[in-house]
Amino acid sequence: MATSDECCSVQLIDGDGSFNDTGIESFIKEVKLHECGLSYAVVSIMGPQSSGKSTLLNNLFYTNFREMDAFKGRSQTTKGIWMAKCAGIEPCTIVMDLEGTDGRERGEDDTAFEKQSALFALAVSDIVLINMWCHDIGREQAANKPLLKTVFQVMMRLFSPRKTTLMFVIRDKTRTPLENLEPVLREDIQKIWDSVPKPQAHKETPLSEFFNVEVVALSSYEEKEEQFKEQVANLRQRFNHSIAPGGLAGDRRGVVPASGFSFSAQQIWKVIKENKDLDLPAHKVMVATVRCEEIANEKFTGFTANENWCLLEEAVQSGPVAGFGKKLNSILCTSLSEYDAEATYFDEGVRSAKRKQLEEKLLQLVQPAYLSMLGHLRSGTLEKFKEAFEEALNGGEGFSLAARNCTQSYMALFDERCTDANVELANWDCSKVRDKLCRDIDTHVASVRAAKLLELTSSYEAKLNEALAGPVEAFLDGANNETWPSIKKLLQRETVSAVSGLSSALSGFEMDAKDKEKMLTSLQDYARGVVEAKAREEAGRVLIRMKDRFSTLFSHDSDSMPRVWTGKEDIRAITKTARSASLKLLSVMAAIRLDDDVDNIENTLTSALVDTKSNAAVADKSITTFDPLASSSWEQVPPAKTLITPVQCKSLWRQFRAETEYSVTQAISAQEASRRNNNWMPPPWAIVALVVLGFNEFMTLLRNPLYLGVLFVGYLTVKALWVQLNISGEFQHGVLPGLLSISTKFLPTVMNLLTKLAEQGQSPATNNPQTNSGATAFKSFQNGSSSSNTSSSASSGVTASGNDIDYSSPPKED
Ligand SMILES: Nc1nc2c(ncn2[C@@H]2O[C@H](COP(=O)(O)OP(=O)(O)OP(=O)(O)O)[C@@H](O)[C@H]2O)c(=O)[nH]1
Repeated sequence: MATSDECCSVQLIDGDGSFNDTGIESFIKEVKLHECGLSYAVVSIMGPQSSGKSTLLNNLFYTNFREMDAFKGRSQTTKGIWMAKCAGIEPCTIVMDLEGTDGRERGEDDTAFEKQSALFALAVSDIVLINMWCHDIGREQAANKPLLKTVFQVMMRLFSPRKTTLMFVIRDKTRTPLENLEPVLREDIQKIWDSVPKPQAHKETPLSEFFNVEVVALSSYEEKEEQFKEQVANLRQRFNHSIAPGGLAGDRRGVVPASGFSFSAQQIWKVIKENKDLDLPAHKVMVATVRCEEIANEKFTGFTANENWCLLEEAVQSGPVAGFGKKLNSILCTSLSEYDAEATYFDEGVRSAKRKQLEEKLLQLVQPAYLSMLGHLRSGTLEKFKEAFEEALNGGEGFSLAARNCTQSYMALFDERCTDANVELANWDCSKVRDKLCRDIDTHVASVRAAKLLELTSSYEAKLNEALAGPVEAFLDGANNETWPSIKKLLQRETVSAVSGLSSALSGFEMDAKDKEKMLTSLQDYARGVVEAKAREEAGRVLIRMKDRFSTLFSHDSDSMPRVWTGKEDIRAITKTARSASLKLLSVMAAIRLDDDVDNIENTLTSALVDTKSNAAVADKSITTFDPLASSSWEQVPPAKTLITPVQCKSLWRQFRAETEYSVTQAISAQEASRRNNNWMPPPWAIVALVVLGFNEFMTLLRNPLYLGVLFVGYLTVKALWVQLNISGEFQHGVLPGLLSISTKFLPTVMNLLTKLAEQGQSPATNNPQTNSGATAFKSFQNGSSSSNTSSSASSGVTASGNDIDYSSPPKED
């Protein structure tokens, strides 16, 4: 059995009307009222001072309100409003002990504590006990009359008041049975109700509309304690399960959830103190709003500190989290469920609105984590797509097919992972991130495609370059009538091969026919461009080529052996042939002939540069003729195909001739020298004349051993000179070193010989005229050789200094 020891009480409102908000908070916590939801009841007691209210409550609910000490006389003990929890009554029942009324009518002062506390009790209580002495029933001046009047008056100030149970507790009942007392009491109550001024809306409203009136009578606690306690125990039974349907509590329309009781009571008292009308429905909404908001804030704060959420948030910063959506959804749902559980008894409209706000706040809080998750999924999927795409391409899969397959499978993977990351509660739209991924994949595919196409075309271009550049150079080097047809054939063959190769390589790209055609045409153009560029490059070296060709033909015989000018060669013919070949090269190099167009470049060049008659005519200034090379373009050849213009040809030819002229001159000189060498013996008549006329000198020489020695030395000298000439092959260049060599080798010997001879002959020979004639002969040989050389070089018949050489007249022989 419950006892008053289990009870705790608190002064809710003190005698000055101050609300003890901290006291009530700790009281509610202590009695765990906030956990009760709507399952609680509030009972108040009001009545005259010292009418045994506290005594009744303590006996009825096992509370421990302070009671007056009977031996100290009757004086006020309860100040303000006290609150305690009834012990042993289900559901949780809170009882309020109000300060007793003083038994006097205090006029219409609405600010009086008596009225305020009565209104407060009516606003928050389900059952209001009105304590009254039995002897006051039916009395005109009864002490409870002003109290009832007050109750009914303040009740009118409640908008939509709840239907409260008014239980009249008759104390110190007499022998008069309750059955007789009750009608009298009800009549009194009705009279008071009727006398209370009512607003228009409630003029005709019966008392029963607002109150359930109950009447109980108790024996005197002081005189018949046993009976009193027995009756109280019976009464106590009625307070058990008072809120059940048909129970003692009223309709409980205005009941606020237990967690909002403290705030609600505080606000009601505040309104009452401000002497304002109390709109209970509005108050209920207000309490619901405040409490729901408080609960929502608590849940939000709790969520931010939730360990699971903190771990999840941290994990998603560094990478994707498997089962992200489910995990987050579960944490969110837990918070919302807690909110629902706590806010469930508050006004539904308010509760839902606040729940929505809480949900929005929570989703707003977690959305960045979700976006991070999507970001990871997007970047991860893109990276994996890149790898898979590269692998597929390396595996030989067609480009477009690989791109399509990889895109499909990785977009499906992304969708799957997005579903995993989806927070059911939020059901956020991830289409923007999906679109971004699509765009990223498309961009990557496009860039790889461009790179692959470039790689392909570059490889075919490189192949073409390799296949064309070298052969074209070789063809142009050996320029002849077949050069351009051969180049054309080569170009066609290589182009067809490259185009077909590229075409089949492009099949995997599933290209638009137009684009493919464009690429193939571009490759064809490239091939042609290679040939043209090579031709232009070679045209830039045409002079060297011409000189090479000239040199090859001029300096080599038909067996490609270096030519030795013996004097029997026809230098004119050889020169002409070599120059014709060079001119041929010039004509071949003058224009690109990859099309079937015919031109007359060769004829023009031949007639303008080689043809003897034409040249003679041009040389003859008196005859005015049209120069076919005085033009910057060829007839029938478009400028784009021109490699060397007519004017350039003319200039090149002039330069070519000037630069090859020296070779011809050298050849002629060599030929002259060769001829001279072959005809060194004087004519027979000269020999006969020499013998006849020089017989005496000859004999003198033979008779004198000194002369003979001088002659011998002279012979040796001449012989050495001759040998030297033959070795050098060039008279002008070889004579000086020959002489030096001779003088170095033979002069000491000669001098030694002469010294010995002089010694032997004791110097008669130094004054001998024959000796002088021998020296003269030596000198004359030297001069003769010299003059012979001079005349040989002067008599070549070729003017080396001139650029224009007339090859129509043969070089003059000496
Ligand atoms: N005659 C009579 N006296 C009673 C009864 N119950 C209590 N008393 C006495 O009345 C006196 C006042 O009792 P309380 O319970 O303090 O009365 P109260 O109404 O709470 O007093 P306040 O809080 O000061 O208004 C005490 O001396 C009680 O012994 C009763 O049933 N009959």
